[in-house]
Amino acid sequence: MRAKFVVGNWKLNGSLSANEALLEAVLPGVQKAGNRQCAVCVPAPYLSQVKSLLEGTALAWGSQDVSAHDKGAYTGEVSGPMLKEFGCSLAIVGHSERRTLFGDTDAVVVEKFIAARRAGLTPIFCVGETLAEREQGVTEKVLARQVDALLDKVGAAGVDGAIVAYEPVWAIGTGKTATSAQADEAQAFIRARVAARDAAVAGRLPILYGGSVKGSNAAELFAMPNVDGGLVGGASLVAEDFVAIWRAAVAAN
Ligand SMILES: O=C(CO)COP(=O)(O)O
Repeated sequence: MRAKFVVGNWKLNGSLSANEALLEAVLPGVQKAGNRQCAVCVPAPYLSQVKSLLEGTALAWGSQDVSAHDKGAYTGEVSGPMLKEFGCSLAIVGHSERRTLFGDTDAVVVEKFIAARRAGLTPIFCVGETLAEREQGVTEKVLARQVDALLDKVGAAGVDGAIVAYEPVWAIGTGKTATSAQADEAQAFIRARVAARDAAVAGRLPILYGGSVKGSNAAELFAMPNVDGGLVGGASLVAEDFVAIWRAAVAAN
């Protein structure tokens, strides 16, 4: 059975005191359960704090982005080897906020994916359509373009061991969750796209859903055959909500 992941994406939120209070409240609710994994992706300045609070616990941690470059004259960037030094196991790449607000193109996202793997991090490769694209009926075309950009560069073997997250942009931070059927349909499409290159890799690829995941809808989403967990924004900042989502992942299949 595929591993289920619940990954919190704190985005640009937190403070030393708020992080400590949040993690102290979350930790007792997160026990290891089979091959499921729970993690938080935090702003880079807090990695040192998070490492000291989470080392030896059941909660893993990661970054929200990674530079395509390992070192050099790239002001403001944070590299994979640096993230690794702070104990990160995961790195989100291609989040829609990076794509739309900071100009990360398909090609840049693929370079970041490759950099994450080079550093020994598990990339969480985000894809998803905007509301306009869904309304125009081009959701699958957009997903195919985003997924193929990666597969064309790294091949199916290159995504083996990575994680994909389907995050419809219209469901992020809006309170509008994709229905479990909409999520499953899109995620089945992504899996088929990978299966066209390598069915075995596609079969073991965790594909998470992101976009207004809450304690109240997680169980229904996670029951879908192609939804292998959640990438959680707002609800990851509220301990009881995040723990409820984790419990739903532990209870699923
Ligand atoms: O973007 C997301 C996670 O990466 C989803 O954010 P929300 O859960 O706040 O909708």
